Amino acid sequence: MKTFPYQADQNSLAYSVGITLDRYIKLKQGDFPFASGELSQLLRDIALAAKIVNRETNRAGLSNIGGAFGQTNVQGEEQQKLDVVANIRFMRALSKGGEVCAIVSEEEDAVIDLQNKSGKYVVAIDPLDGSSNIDVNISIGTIFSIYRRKTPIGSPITSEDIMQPGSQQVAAGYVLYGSSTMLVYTTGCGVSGFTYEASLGEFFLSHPDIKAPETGKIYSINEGMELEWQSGIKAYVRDCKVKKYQSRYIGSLVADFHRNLLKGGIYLYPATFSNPNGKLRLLYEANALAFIIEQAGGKASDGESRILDIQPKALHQRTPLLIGSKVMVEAAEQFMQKTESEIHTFSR
Ligand SMILES: O=P(O)(O)OC[C@H]1O[C@](O)(COP(=O)(O)O)[C@@H](O)[C@@H]1O
Ligand SMILES: [Mg+2]
Ligand SMILES: [Mg+2]
Repeated sequence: MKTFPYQADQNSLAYSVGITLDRYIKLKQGDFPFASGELSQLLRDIALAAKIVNRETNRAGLSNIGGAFGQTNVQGEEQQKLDVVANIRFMRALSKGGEVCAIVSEEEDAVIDLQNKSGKYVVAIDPLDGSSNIDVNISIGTIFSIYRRKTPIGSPITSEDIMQPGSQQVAAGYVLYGSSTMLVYTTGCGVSGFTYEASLGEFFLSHPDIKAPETGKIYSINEGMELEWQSGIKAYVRDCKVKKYQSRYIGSLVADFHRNLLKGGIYLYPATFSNPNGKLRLLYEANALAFIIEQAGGKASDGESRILDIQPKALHQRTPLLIGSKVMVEAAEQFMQKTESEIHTFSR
């Protein structure tokens, strides 16, 4: 009697393309002997909200949720209606799910304390990433970081629970609403990607155990800011051009990151004279992607320090970000550490 190949080995089942996200989460829970299922449930809650936001993004042009919301967020940025819709959808899923005690969101000035006496986890989230691309049908995303609270369950939330360095993340991921919708995440045991099959309402494993190529030929940076870059960044980008690397910049962090994760490349959003700390936010943009890229064998820094080692001091603090293939990020760091005169000698 022939047996179906996959039955043979439970462990390989987890990596067989086509397995559903729910089943994969259940199987991977086995990797954590003390797991009690709360984190698994939280990941499922996030996936559910992602399906709803996916539906909203797909029909943004048809419904009246395109365009500006008419308010600015704590960053002083004009909120898009979809920023607000996505924020509400994730807030609802995270609070109803019951596993979360506090949320940090790009769209909320302060920490959302869910007053949940049994909630073990803190979530930092960028509900809608790439807002400038919403109305022009270009890929956008969601970014999330998950931490275990530090103070005893049921006690008041303190800054100790919120201001944790990225190295304390227990899970992180992003959703990419693009030509296909994908969810990519890590719990510290590698990175896997799932593609959404809307007709079945399921995410299926499509990219098991993603590894970032050691190096690549793609660099992603907003060249419109060149006049504001420090000389090390100018020299690095010039070196990329000398080496005939491809310039690719979508303007949605999740989409630029995802491409470079799969193909090899570097994304840079450096400090500029007008934004001395760069533009991207440490708690709900940089930390999550840094955890993923390191789990995939790549690197993330602010040009000097490892992103995951940065101790947060403010909810919406920004950080310069160099992220992607290890060899390329190290090369960019070396250019940033070169002195003006060294750069002058180099670029002659
Ligand atoms: O327009 P710029 O300055 O190049 O900035 C683009 C960057 O800003 C962002 O849109 C910031 O994220 P939000 O859209 O979540 O605010 C990133 O996705 C993107 O990489
Ligand atoms: Mg963002
Ligand atoms: Mg955003």
